[in-house]
Amino acid sequence: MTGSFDAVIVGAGQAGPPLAGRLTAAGMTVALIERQRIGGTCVNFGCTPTKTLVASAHTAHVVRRGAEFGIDTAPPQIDMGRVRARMRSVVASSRDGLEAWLGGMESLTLLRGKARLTAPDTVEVDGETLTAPRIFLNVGARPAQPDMPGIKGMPYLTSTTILELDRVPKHLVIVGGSYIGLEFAQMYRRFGADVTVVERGPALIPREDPEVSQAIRGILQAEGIAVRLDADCIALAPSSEGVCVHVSCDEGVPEVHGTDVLLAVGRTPNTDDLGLDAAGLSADTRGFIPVNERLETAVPGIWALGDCNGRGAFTHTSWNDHEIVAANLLDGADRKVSDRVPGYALYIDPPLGRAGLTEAQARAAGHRVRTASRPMTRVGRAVEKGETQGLMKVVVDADTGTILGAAILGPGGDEAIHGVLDLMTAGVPAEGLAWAVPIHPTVSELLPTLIGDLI
Ligand SMILES: Cc1cc2nc3c(=O)[nH]c(=O)nc-3n(C[C@H](O)[C@H](O)[C@H](O)COP(=O)(O)OP(=O)(O)OC[C@H]3O[C@@H](n4cnc5c(N)ncnc54)[C@H](O)[C@@H]3O)c2cc1C
Ligand SMILES: NC(=O)c1ccc[n+]([C@@H]2O[C@H](COP(=O)([O-])OP(=O)(O)OC[C@H]3O[C@@H](n4cnc5c(N)ncnc54)[C@H](O)[C@@H]3O)[C@@H](O)[C@H]2O)c1
Repeated sequence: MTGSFDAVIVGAGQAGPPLAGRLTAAGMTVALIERQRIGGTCVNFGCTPTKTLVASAHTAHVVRRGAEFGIDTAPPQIDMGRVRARMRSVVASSRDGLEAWLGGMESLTLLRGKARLTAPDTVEVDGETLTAPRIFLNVGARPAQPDMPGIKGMPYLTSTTILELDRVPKHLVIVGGSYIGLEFAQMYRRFGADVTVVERGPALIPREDPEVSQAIRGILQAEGIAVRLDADCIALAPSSEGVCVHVSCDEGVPEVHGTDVLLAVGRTPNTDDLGLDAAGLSADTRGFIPVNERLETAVPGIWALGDCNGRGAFTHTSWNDHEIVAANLLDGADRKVSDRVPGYALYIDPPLGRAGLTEAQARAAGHRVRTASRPMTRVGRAVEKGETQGLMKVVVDADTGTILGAAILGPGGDEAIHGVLDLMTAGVPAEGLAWAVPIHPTVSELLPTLIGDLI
């Protein structure tokens, strides 16, 4: 069968479905192809399932801490079967909602199968040939499987397969101390596992400023999570317990024995089997499809959106990619990737909310910076809640007064950071906060105070 459309979209993750919505609403015929599950990583294997698990783990933690607040409770009993059932139900309802939305789009053809480019305007899906003058690649990424010694034949977990567990590992060893590694580390510790995080770099979540990553390490260690940094020459081997992870660190024994190992060492773009060369495209050395500021590839009529273009690795950046492309194509706009202010959160508890540049990034970019910070022990709301770990920090350009970035590691940090993110997006300089009247008692109320120290 052959079909001709105004647009073909490969991948129904975060950018594909809303782009299909914009294009069909503009009167185009669109084919959307998905080889696995509608909603892609975030809905099925990423944000949604992990944040439901984080919520269960948080509940266990609160129950354990009951006595501190004058509430006597029994130690929590973790029923991973029910924890997983709750996760599955939230995921299914999110995916169902998305499928219903797509089902209601007139002039959308949804195809299930694996797509492959065969020419700059042609895609093949399980023997069907689709042509279109516009092709949008939203193929996402999958857990990286590093070529580490001993990995062949060793059973290991990934961020996807760990979601299927209905048991709590006795000792979970996590290789990789960044977003995925740390969110699972704290969650499984709270479910009752012994947890060791093995990170190759000199710090956890190494992109952050040192005081932020040190505070995160402190939070995790205080809950009994073991952390091994500077772990060189990581290798896996079977052991009587289950798995032995060889680590060669400056400190500590050279191997860690666990019952299970989770590899959380980044993600690989799904571009290797996409037929890029047949369309005249090639991926870069890390597998990303190179794009310009408007997310156009080197081949006219082909765009790459979301995790596969290497310009973002979050749900909101993938979603924003569709907004950029749709605005430029349909609204006559000239929107660019560089217009967006980077923001993200790390969902440990308390969460880290981040906006813009770290201090190190700001200095590296040539800014003369001023910074102000305050530990959560000096934030009233955090003290009242008994959640005084962490800190907040803002980075301002000393010459222009522009807010360059901020970090809020503390209660509600993922929400409170939007106060800064929104100001930065609106282009309001730091002094714009001078007369703000923040609500008391909140974590956010300290932002004007911090910024006041700098203007
Ligand atoms: C454990 C985990 C937790 C995360 N938590 C967060 C979070 O809290 N917040 C956040 O912002 N981000 C989070 N992320 C990242 C987020 O999930 C991704 O950035 C986001 O899903 C990227 O969206 P995308 O549309 O680019 O790709 P995807 O969501 O991966 O969608 C791509 C789709 O394309 C399909 N596809 C690929 N190749 C083909 C082909 N040849 N033919 C047909 N279909 C194809 C895939 O099956 C997939 O459905 C998390 C990721 C993980 C793994
Ligand atoms: N809260 C969120 O928004 C969220 C949550 C989970 C995942 N994600 C997304 O998923 C993506 C993948 O996350 P991730 O944590 O797997 O990757 P990452 O790229 O953020 O970090 C990988 C970590 O593994 C370490 N590492 C790499 N190879 C190693 C090795 N051989 N041994 C030991 N350590 C090694 C790196 O130094 C790094 O710290 C991220 O880009 C992130 O955007 C986001």
